[in-house]
Amino acid sequence: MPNSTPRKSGLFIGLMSGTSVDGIDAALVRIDDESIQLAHTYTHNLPEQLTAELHRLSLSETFCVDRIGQLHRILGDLFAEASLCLMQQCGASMTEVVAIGSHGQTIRHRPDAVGSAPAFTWQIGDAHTIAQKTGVTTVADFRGRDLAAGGQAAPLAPLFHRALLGETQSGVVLNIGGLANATILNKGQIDHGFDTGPGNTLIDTWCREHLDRPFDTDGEWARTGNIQPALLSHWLGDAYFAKAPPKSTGREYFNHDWLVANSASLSRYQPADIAATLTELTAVSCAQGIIQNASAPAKIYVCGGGAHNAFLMERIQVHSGVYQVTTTQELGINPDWIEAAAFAWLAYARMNDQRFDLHSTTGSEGQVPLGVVYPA
Ligand SMILES: Nc1ncnc2c1ncn2[C@@H]1O[C@H](COP(=O)(O)OP(=O)(O)OP(=O)(O)O)[C@@H](O)[C@H]1O
Ligand SMILES: CC(=O)N[C@H]1[C@@H]2OC[C@@H](O2)[C@@H](O)[C@@H]1O[C@H](C)C(=O)O
Repeated sequence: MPNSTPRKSGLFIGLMSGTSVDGIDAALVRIDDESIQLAHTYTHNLPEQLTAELHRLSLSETFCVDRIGQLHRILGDLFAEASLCLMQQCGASMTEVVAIGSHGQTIRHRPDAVGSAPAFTWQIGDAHTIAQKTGVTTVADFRGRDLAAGGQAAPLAPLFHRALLGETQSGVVLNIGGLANATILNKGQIDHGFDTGPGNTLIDTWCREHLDRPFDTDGEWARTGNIQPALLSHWLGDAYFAKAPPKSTGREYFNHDWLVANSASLSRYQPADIAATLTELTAVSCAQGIIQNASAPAKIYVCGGGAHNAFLMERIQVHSGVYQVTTTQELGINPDWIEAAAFAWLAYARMNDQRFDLHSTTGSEGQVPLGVVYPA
């Protein structure tokens, strides 16, 4: 007998707070089996102190369990507020929204077991609180099951990138957030989806330290510097770049300590030269990661905050040769909203009991359901 249960489609909210911890992105997305349309967007600012604390939390070896518990609840409240503000702004009621997909805030990502210590990944932001405060069914904890099935638990957005490009198309989607990840699509199949390495995080760290600014606006500072070839090749010698996919990483690896530990003496260089060389590191590692893993040249659709860095985009094009570099705007979705929209779409998939084969992305085995449902 054919399954007559109607698919759950309509309005979904995606919530994303990424590794840059620059605010909660909330996207209202209309989704059905034929189309994905971004209906409304809203960014909920995080108090500066909280951003600083979350940055520290994601790096610190020791942190008070009580405080992690409190931050879990504080973020749950903020994610709920972000959803409520979004709904209020566009006049959507809680009964119209099918579900919220909340990624949470990653505070640690250790996707590889070390000896007898198991792999783990940890996102906080209490989904019970989100469901309770919004009255909307919430899907969260998207990564845990993939890890349990032997996968890296990241990246997950490649599934959404495939849905965006369509069943038959080829192309590469390159997300440049704090970290960067690439999805290589070959006639509708995901050939590979993996983290290429640092996106903006090292550039941001350097900017905060030397300009007291959160990022290098449009790459203007880096453009004034000179790329230092010896330093660049030293950085590119890191084993992560040579590793074959599946692979994923985080700010617990590519951070200020990495920069210092991997550079004989940064004080030998002008700060602007380091900014230029860090931008080049992101550009080269993204381009090489793609070229080494793609079976044929294709268009590269960039998304994430890095798409605003004009200097970085130029350098990616230089290193990508015949691959034409553009943004996901060409696919009809603003590059700033791809990740939040991805979690709306993953909530849609979960609400319709979809499972995924993520073998070519995270390396997990079997058909994996992504996300846990917290009923309204
Ligand atoms: N105009 C701009 N010029 C240069 N860089 C920019 C600009 N706007 C945003 N960015 C960069 O984009 C970053 C934010 O990107 P995004 O919001 O995609 O990151 P994220 O979602 O936190 O990261 P991730 O994808 O790793 O989880 C900022 O920290 C900054 O480095
Ligand atoms: C563990 C974690 O939060 N990883 C993020 C991070 O930010 C970019 C990159 O590293 C990617 O692997 C992932 O996010 C996106 C949304 C993903 O899973 O596809």
